[in-house]
Amino acid sequence: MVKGKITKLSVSDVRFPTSLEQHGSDAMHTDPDYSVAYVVIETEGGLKGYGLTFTLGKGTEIVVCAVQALSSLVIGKDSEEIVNDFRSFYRLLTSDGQMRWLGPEKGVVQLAAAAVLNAVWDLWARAEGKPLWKLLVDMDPEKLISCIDFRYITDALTEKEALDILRKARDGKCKREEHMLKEGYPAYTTSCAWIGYPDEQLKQLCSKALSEGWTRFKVKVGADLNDDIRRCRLLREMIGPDKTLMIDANQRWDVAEAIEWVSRLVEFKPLWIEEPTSPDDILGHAAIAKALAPLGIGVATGEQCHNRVMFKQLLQSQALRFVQIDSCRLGSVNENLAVLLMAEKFQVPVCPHAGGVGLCELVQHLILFDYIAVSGSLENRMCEYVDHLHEHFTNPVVIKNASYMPPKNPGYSTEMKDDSAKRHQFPDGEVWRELRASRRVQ
Ligand SMILES: C[C@H](O)[C@@H](O)CC(=O)C(=O)O
Ligand SMILES: [Mg+2]
Repeated sequence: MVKGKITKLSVSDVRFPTSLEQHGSDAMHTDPDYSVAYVVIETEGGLKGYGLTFTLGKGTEIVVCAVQALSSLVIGKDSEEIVNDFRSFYRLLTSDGQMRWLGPEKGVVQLAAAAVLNAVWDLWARAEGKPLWKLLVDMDPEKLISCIDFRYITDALTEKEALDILRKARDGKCKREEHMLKEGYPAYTTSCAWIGYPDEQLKQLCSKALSEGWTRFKVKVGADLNDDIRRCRLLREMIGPDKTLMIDANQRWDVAEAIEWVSRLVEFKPLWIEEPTSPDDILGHAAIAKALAPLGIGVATGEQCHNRVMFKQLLQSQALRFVQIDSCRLGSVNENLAVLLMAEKFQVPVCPHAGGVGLCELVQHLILFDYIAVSGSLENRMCEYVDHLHEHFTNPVVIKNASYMPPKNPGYSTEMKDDSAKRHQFPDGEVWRELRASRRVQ
């Protein structure tokens, strides 16, 4: 059982110089330095919880500041009381009468809330001696529901409907858990085709991925149509007609432009176009979804969908065919639970976003829970995987046969190696000092 007051909260700015090699690059984020605002909380009994939210380098210090601003709402709180009424604690962090003016429930404050809440979930799972996915799977439906803030979504999903979904999914749960422990959760890879990778690198990474058994691939598009045609052709030829290809534009286009551009890529049979336009444009996504449906291409979005209300509207307006939850963009597990349940109600498959540092580690827990205890289905479902920076975590993801193997250690897989966090601290960690000294960064 988790118990004791939270006595400490520390937060640091940890950055990895991924832009030097164009890892993670896309049409809009051409030089990301995968980074985190990294939170450590501690109870009076000495138990620690680790949390993070993902950023792209510059501005991480602002998220750190927002976490510091939230810390007075956390320090001194009793951890048992928090998890006994997690909904209220979620509200406290996201609806503070003064802080909410900075959001509400969006942007930097929501990222900060996610980092803090992720640390609390990690603490809870550690205290129970279970990996987070198992903590969720074993939890009573009533208790799970008590973690969710239903404000603003009851027109789409009531508490009663959510409870019914969870109760119904009890059937076959044990079998599905066994299945996951044996086979893992199916994944796709984005690591072969970041937009800044030259064709040679793309080819080499794709043939390595094929030899490792990957069958689903995502390519970055949206900067230049001729490049997209060339890169999609290259990948499709390498993977053959039967393997799955997805494309991701990271919000590059206007609505009409998206429809026109994607129509030019139809011969490569992409399963989905991801983030074709502004993440806030719900009706725009709906228009694109409608126009592309006859071509067999679905719309996927979510990595910058900042809260459950946006997901609700995307679902209500049939604007997406794949829900891409993000463990650090939404308000932690609490808000992700709401979205998983809404997706189930609307019968839209969840295919989580994981392109970033730490995102694979976290989101695997949520998708395992989704399969075992909510959707019970693997149809049209897969979780993103990127092959970067796992070595900095104490419990890195384990991939076998292109599937995520369920984590076994207690917690949310959020803890970074001390040495990694220290060396990559921005701006004074050793890695950054050396990069500045050698003039590789300014
Ligand atoms: C900047 C990130 O790497 C982004 O491109 C990730 C992404 O869109 C994805 O993984 O999908
Ligand atoms: Mg994406």
